[in-house]
Amino acid sequence: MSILSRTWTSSHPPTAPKSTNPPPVRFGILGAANIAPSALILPARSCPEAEVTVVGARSLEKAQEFAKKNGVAKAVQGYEAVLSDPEVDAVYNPLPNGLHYEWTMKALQAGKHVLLEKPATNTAAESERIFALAKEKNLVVLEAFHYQFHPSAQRLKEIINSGELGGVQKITATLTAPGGFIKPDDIRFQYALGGGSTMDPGCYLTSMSRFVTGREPDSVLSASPVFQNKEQEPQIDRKMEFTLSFPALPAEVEGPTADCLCDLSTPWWGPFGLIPPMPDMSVRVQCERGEATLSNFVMPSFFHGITVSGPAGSRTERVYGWGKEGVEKGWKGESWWTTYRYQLQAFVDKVQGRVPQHWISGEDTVGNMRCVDMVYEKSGLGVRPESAFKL
Ligand SMILES: NC(=O)C1=CN([C@@H]2O[C@H](COP(=O)(O)OP(=O)(O)OC[C@H]3O[C@@H](n4cnc5c(N)ncnc54)[C@H](OP(=O)(O)O)[C@@H]3O)[C@@H](O)[C@H]2O)C=CC1
Ligand SMILES: O=C1OC[C@@H](O)[C@H](O)[C@H]1O
Repeated sequence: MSILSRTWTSSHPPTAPKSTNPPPVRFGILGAANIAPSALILPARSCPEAEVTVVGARSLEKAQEFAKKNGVAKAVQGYEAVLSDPEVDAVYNPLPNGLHYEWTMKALQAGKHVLLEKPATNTAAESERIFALAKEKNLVVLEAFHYQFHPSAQRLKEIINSGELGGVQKITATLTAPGGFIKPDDIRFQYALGGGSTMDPGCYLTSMSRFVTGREPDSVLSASPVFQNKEQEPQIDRKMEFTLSFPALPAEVEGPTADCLCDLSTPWWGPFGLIPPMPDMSVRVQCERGEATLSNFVMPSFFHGITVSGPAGSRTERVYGWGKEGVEKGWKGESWWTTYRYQLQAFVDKVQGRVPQHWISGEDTVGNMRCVDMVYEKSGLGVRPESAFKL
């Protein structure tokens, strides 16, 4: 499929008839968030096992406008109304990071499964409490690290795990966005709402570094913030450069390191700042006998490449679906499926008792939040504020 038809089909997916036995998982959305159409509403359209039944927003008018625009049948005022809706089996929580904990805990108390936006919470301790409650209630919670569900990220990990390139020595992970797209009053720049560059693009880099190494970092060697507006928000990083250090395996002399760079607003350059910087969403894995780089790991369904150079020479792989082996295993997917569509399939499979193709466990989520906490502690900015919500 060409890039044009792939992009067109992912943004205009076919409408699948809904399953009857079992019936689809019915989703309620908390907030008329910008990300909700891409992350859930469009993916649900082509997913027989998912249906979006209701959206709730702080103002009823906003919820109604969002519902009309996105084809959601019901709009309600407030998030409690979503949680008490008997036509909701699972909640999608794309609230500001600082509200993830409170509303995920309330959703679990209300007996709903939760698809929870990244980063799961403000602190590792909050994530631990969420997964303890989910276990007690026998409910599913998934932190929406959508990139991991796409075949391209899994192929990168498979190449590393195959041993073709030898042990991992150094990771370079970057996620930057050109300045001007994220406005100064965005949730990402508000400490009280769990903002910060490390919380937003940065949490992908901690996640990706841990995903590729399969290890938890034992320390953060350095973490240098650039502030968005130091006077107004002295704990908000617009940009963070940090280096993680991972423990060595028994056969290794030294463990790998990960150099990470996240920036919510990369300055434009050239004469009078007229030239926008290209977004960088790449991960490079340098190993004993070669290296592999995955470009655009956040939106790979649009376009990506895995460039591998090692003892067998150099090659570029593009992975838009499962290979023969995956298809034989019954894994679902189409070349136009976005990361979010793959993620939704895994979520509904888990909720309906099937084995998902991939999963992110509670331990994994807690490990990632611990890593984000460690970066903030090393930077001197301090971890994000714990929620005042008590169960
Ligand atoms: N997986 C991915 O690719 C992406 C994930 N995200 C994550 O999704 C979440 C939302 O991001 P995004 O959609 O960009 O954010 P938005 O600002 O568009 O949405 C946040 C929603 O939170 C609600 N809200 C509740 N309280 C507040 C408050 N005090 N201030 C502001 N908003 C409030 C608003 O809902 P209401 O409608 O009720 O007013 C709003 O719609 C974040 O956790 C972010 O990290 C974001 C982008 C991409
Ligand atoms: O989840 C996200 O994906 C890409 C980022 O640039 C964005 O700010 C973030 O919220």
